[in-house]
Amino acid sequence: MSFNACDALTGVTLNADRGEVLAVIGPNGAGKTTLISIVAGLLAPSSGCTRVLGLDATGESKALRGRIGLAGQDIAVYPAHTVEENLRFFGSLNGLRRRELTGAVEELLEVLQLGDLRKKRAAILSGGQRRRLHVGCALVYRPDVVMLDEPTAGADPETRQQLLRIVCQQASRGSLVVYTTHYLAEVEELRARVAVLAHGRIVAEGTVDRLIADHAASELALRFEGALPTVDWPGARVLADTLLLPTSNPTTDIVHALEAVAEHREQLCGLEIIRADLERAYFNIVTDGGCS
Ligand SMILES: Nc1ncnc2c1ncn2[C@@H]1O[C@H](COP(=O)(O)OP(=O)(O)OP(=O)(O)O)[C@@H](O)[C@H]1O
Repeated sequence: MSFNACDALTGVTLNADRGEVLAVIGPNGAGKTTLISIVAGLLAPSSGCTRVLGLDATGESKALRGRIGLAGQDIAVYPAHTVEENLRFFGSLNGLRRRELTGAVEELLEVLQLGDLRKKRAAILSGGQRRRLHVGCALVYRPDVVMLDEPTAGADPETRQQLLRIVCQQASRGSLVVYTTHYLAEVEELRARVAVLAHGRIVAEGTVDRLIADHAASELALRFEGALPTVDWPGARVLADTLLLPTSNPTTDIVHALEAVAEHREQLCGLEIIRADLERAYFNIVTDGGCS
């Protein structure tokens, strides 16, 4: 995908199935929103094709209407309409009628904890409340594919938990959820399959566990008072007053680490296991281009 001869996405191939959460992560400008916009049929790729539910996302976008729910990065609700009117509008626009529409709206008002605000105009909602409504408008017609571009940006911890619960619920009902975020703890919590984008390319893909196993090591952090000992330990590094020792088996290696610094035991004032996590793997992936 090119904008004014600059490539925003190059050679991206991604497959995802209904019932799963695919988290697309990557630095600012990596191409996440561009990718989502192409899948949603809002942008036509300069070359290649995108098939969604067996249909061409660009050429057959009309047939896909109502089957794809998109909550983009910018909040798009009608400020002069109430919370309930917004949900009803997006539901009916995408084919829901009467009982089905009422059922879907009531369910979302409850799940999104917007019930008490149903008669309030969207204009007077707080930022987090408005974001919940924005996500609700993409879900109300129960689409098969749900795309959420940074749905938790600016949300408080409670709102974030609600939104994560909804994402899991959508996937368990059989929708494919494509989710972008800069909060990697959310991706771990969702146990999502992950695609890491950098400079418009997929540089890593897999489950959270796979990415951590392939791209991050746990470390033993040994903090000293005074001079740090020199140890014979592959990949050992120093950070201020702390010696960091990579390990694939922290509980066993603690014993070896203590043996390695035995002569400096008196100066040892702290020992901590820093577990490998997605954030660590992510940094390694985006700084070395995905090579483990
Ligand atoms: N309409 C456009 N015209 C020109 N360039 C664009 C346009 N939309 C996006 N780009 C460029 O494409 C690249 C990818 O942008 P995109 O918004 O997809 O990134 P992103 O990964 O979603 O970033 P962020 O995390 O900051 O939201 C950027 O370099 C951006 O400047």
